[in-house]
Amino acid sequence: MASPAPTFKAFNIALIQLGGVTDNKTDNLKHAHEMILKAAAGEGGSKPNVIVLPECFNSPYGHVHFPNYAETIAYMPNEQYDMAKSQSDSVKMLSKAAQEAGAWIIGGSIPETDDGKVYNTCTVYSPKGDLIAIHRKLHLFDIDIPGKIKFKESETLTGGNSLNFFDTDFARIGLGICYDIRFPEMAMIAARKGCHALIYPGAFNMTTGPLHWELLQRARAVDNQIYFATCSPARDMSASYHAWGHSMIVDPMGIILGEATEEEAITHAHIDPMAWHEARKGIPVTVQRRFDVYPDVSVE
Ligand SMILES: NC(=O)CCC(=O)C(=O)O
Repeated sequence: MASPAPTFKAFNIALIQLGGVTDNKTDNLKHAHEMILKAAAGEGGSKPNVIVLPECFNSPYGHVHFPNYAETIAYMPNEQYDMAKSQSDSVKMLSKAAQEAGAWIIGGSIPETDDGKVYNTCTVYSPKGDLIAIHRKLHLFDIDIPGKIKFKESETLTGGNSLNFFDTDFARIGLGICYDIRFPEMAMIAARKGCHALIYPGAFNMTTGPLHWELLQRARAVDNQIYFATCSPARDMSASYHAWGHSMIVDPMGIILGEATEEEAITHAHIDPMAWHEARKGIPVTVQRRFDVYPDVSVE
């Protein structure tokens, strides 16, 4: 059983659609750090409580790159993470940036190595800089649409094996990464465990992006009457993978509160608990489910 969720209070979010990711990790971390501080200063919006980075923000996106860029994080759930002993440059940068920003950071994702395996991992930091949660992408992006796109993360990556959320003093936030959005059970379980918002760093492509990126987010938001946000890299036509961009935040009625184009941008939005309460009061599906006919997939 999940512990009771915190009371949902208003908060501000900033999605950093990061551009200029190169094959130089040091440069990528420096640029991400600068952009976090820009977002934290409220550039283009309000000062955020939560700052989000894209999937694979410290390395080019591609299965051949993941093992070369992978870092050891050594996070143990339910144990205090010792930042002084961290071997991960990305984790150390994000921890420092969270303290400087005075905000929660959902650190997109980075390739992580553990026990000879490589994962696509999202790390989360409190405003004090503590690493308080991770999510390893559960569903690997293995697709083959002839003539359009073929991608096989499982060539080098292993899928995670847990569903993950974390509590702040204003909301319970669930985590996923990109392709995870296609598996509605994951979002459904998170929502029924009390998540008010789901945040998925992601990098859809030029074939499925125009068709499914917005559709899936709005569907997950409306199905579960929650806020749903994604954060993509900016599109770089000189890279081997062309990200769709369009980082987005959707409210529980499916209304898009903010959306980037394909360029580098910081998208701000205000998350209002009233919209969450009103959606659930007006369309009371959360109390109309027929668990006498079909099972509640969120029950452990
Ligand atoms: N990085 C990803 O998981 C991409 C997922 C994607 O593009 C899709 O269509 O799904």
